[in-house]
Amino acid sequence: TNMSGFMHPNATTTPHVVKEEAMAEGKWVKLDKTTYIDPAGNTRTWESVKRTTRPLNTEADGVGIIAILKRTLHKDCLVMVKQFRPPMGCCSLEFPAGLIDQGEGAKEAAVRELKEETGYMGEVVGVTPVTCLDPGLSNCTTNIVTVIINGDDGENIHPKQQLEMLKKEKIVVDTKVYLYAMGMVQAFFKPNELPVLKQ
Ligand SMILES: Nc1nc(=O)[nH]c2c1ncn2[C@H]1C[C@H](O)[C@@H](COP(=O)(O)OP(=O)(O)O)O1
Repeated sequence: TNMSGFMHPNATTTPHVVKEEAMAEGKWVKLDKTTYIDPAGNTRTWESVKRTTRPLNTEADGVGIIAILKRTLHKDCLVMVKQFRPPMGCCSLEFPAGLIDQGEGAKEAAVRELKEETGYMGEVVGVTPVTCLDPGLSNCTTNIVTVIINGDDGENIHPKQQLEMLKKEKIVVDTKVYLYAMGMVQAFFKPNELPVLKQ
């Protein structure tokens, strides 16, 4: 900034949000117009989607669950869910996930959502820091919680999910699932190389 208070457009500054104005609000999500200062010092606006449900004093909206099913004489499996997702207009293949309820922690939410969505009872073995999901669109955040399922345990022999069963149809794979799979392929087949994507 010079003496008259004018900031050169190329000057670097710490980018920050100035204000948020509600453009539209529903029960579950809202659309804000976010006014911010960009790294060059210019005042700009951004259309930001936010959930209305984030619990007070919580940084994450929800949890994603890496659920590892362990059974004697079986290879370990990752448990995933297929469900109809209205915004996509089709089914998705995702890691089990869900919103954190008021007064709940990430670990409790993960155990509850895993039970609801898959019928399995699991034990939490790890929680990531808060991670963002689509930061160019939304402030939506999640903790990824790793859960071990003892598939030999009586309560996990015939798990009963509370999601509806779906017929075979078009399905879109969630980015987190796809990247996890790519990471596993990379670690297994080319642990010392950077990944190169092939069509
Ligand atoms: N964006 C949403 N629009 C809705 O109309 N309803 C929504 C939205 N997000 C969540 N929900 C509702 C639907 C469920 O009944 C509850 C809980 O969702 P949860 O199961 O925790 O999360 P997902 O499994 O990831 O849908 O909220």
